[in-house]
Amino acid sequence: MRRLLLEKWANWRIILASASPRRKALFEPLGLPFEIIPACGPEVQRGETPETVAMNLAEAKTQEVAQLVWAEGRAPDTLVIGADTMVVCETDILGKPVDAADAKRMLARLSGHSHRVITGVSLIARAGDTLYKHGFYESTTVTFHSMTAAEIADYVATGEPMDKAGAYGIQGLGGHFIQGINGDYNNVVGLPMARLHRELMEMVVE
Ligand SMILES: Cc1cn([C@H]2C[C@H](O)[C@@H](COP(=O)(O)OP(=O)(O)OP(=O)(O)O)O2)c(=O)[nH]c1=O
Repeated sequence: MRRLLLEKWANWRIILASASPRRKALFEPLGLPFEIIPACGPEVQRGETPETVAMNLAEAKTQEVAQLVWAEGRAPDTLVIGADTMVVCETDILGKPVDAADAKRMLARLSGHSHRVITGVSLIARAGDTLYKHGFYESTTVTFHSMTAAEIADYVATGEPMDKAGAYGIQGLGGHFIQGINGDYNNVVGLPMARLHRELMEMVVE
């Protein structure tokens, strides 16, 4: 299965438009050689629903990096992959906390309830003068145990929540508060690998 993917993308330069160490670690097992060029533009939320907001944010990242790469001049066939992960509690979008108080507020909202984690993914490929764009999202439902204020404060003091959407990391200590999940675990960590693998196999680029 991995060999098929390697054959399909063998002659492409592949760029992961992400500064997230989690996304790098999730992408590596695919076996495709890739570079990292993070997008650094501001994250501006646009869209009618959380799903479209996540996909638009992901596309803004791939567009930024794709333009940078193509401005270098005659580039080989290039695929740029970007993603954005957000926590959606009822209808509110929770991004990364701005400070410890914000992290505590977010965790108090998640405590004892279910929420969705949505990762939007954007793929932009360019071969010669032809551009291919594809976007999708994956949603996973996560249910938290009830947490006391002291537990929340203790967790926030570890620093783990500060660079993560919804102020927790399922892959770290945050996982100890989770009662159950429904959907793709990797999607919560930042990249829905099962779906991405299939989309990369199916993407028409010729
Ligand atoms: C919910 C959750 C999020 N996260 C992380 C994944 C993302 O890195 C981060 C959400 O922020 P994003 O804005 O999606 O990504 P990023 O800024 O970290 O990286 P980049 O834009 O350069 O790709 O939260 C976890 O690591 N574990 C979790 O359980």
